[in-house]
Amino acid sequence: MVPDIKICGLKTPEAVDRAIERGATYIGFIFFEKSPRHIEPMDAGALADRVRGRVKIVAVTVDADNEMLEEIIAFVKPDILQLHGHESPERVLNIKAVFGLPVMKAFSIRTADDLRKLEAYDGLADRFLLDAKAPAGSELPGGNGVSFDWKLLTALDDGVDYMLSGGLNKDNVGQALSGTTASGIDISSGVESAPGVKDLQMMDTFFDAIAQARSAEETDRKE
Ligand SMILES: O=C(O)c1ccccc1N[C@@H]1O[C@H](COP(=O)(O)O)[C@@H](O)[C@H]1O
Repeated sequence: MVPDIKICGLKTPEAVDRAIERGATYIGFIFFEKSPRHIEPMDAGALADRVRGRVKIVAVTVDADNEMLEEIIAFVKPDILQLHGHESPERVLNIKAVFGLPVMKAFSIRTADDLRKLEAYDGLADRFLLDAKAPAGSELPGGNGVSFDWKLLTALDDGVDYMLSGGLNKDNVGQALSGTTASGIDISSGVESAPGVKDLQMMDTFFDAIAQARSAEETDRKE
């Protein structure tokens, strides 16, 4: 299966274009003021309008209220909402009912117990996103460039569909693709030269690493 590739935290037309040219199937905009990747809904809407229909557009929010979601949705018209906070199963249901958009619920993973939290959202969230728990002192629930122990994922039931994020980069994406059952991968700080600054060369190198991993997988399959 070819996994989805999401490049998150985009803020410029150049970075959006390069992500799509190189094969991103999802792009994410961050609406969280404490993040160096925060973008105003109107600016994200302009970027989204340039590429709408060519890629799935994800609005990333953290415990946003309905007023904020309304504003983001009005400007950006996202294909999917990524809920990266402590949204309860009831809140996920409520957001889906009010806004009629698919929801990707993010979970912070450090231990096997953290994976049990997914159960309460089964059948409610349209997709799961598994990210590492934020390091102590970080104000960001995501975008910290840290990974969790992917070996924990072997405890997940076979049918659980998830996108993998947290600390992905050119050096570990091959292992993420071959060593997990993730149906998608999601990267933000691993293609940045400074917090919030996407680096086109690093994006190229990341996509090259994916291509290399896929070609190695294809060779293995034929042998
Ligand atoms: O990137 C952020 O600043 C951010 C802020 C608030 C919520 C989520 C955020 N990013 C998400 O974090 C992961 C991966 O980040 P990284 O590759 O480890 O830097 C990704 O899902 C982003 O959507």
